[in-house]
Amino acid sequence: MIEETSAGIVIFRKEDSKILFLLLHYPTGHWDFVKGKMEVGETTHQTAIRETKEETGITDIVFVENFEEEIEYNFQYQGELIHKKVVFFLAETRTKEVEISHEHQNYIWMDYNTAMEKTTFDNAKTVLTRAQMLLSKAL
Ligand SMILES: Nc1ncnc2c1ncn2[C@@H]1O[C@H](COP(=O)(O)OP(=O)(O)OP(=O)(O)OP(=O)(O)OC[C@H]2O[C@@H](n3cnc4c(N)ncnc43)[C@H](O)[C@@H]2O)[C@@H](O)[C@H]1O
Repeated sequence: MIEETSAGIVIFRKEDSKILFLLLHYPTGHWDFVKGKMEVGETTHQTAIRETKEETGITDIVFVENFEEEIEYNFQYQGELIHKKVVFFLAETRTKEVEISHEHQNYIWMDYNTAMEKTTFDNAKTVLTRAQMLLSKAL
């Protein structure tokens, strides 16, 4: 089994009194947060910032302290079984227009309830719920 680690960010922005979360449509069909594989020598924060810039063009991110959630899953890629860990942070942006890269098919900003329906995998829904709980205490 091949071990992989990715890092990403649950990105949100405020619109009027609402918090909107950013989801990307991955080419394999799922809707998920911004993330990508770690490169040699990077910290998880550095990977998350780099992938956010590459995949969305967003650079004005402000991290929310005390949020770091890890999920794990297995999948097949080119005949190999991959065990992947993904670390997610939480951060705010003021950017509304997203410039998605060739690695994704679409993006959407959604409030918590609609994002919970749109997010494909249960482990990502758990991350989203933890983000929402922290934000509803902090904001
Ligand atoms: N192992 C590999 N080695 C080298 N290059 C690779 C590679 N895998 C993909 N690539 C290529 O590298 C590029 C992406 O690089 P990155 O952008 O760096 O990678 P990533 O977002 O972390 O993941 P990726 O999009 O690959 O897959 P994901 O885990 O979401 O989704 C992967 C599978 O897991 C499933 N999945 C995703 N999230 C899940 C979750 N939360 N729970 C359970 N299953 C999940 C998906 O349905 C899908 O089947 C792609 O262009 C791709 O062609």
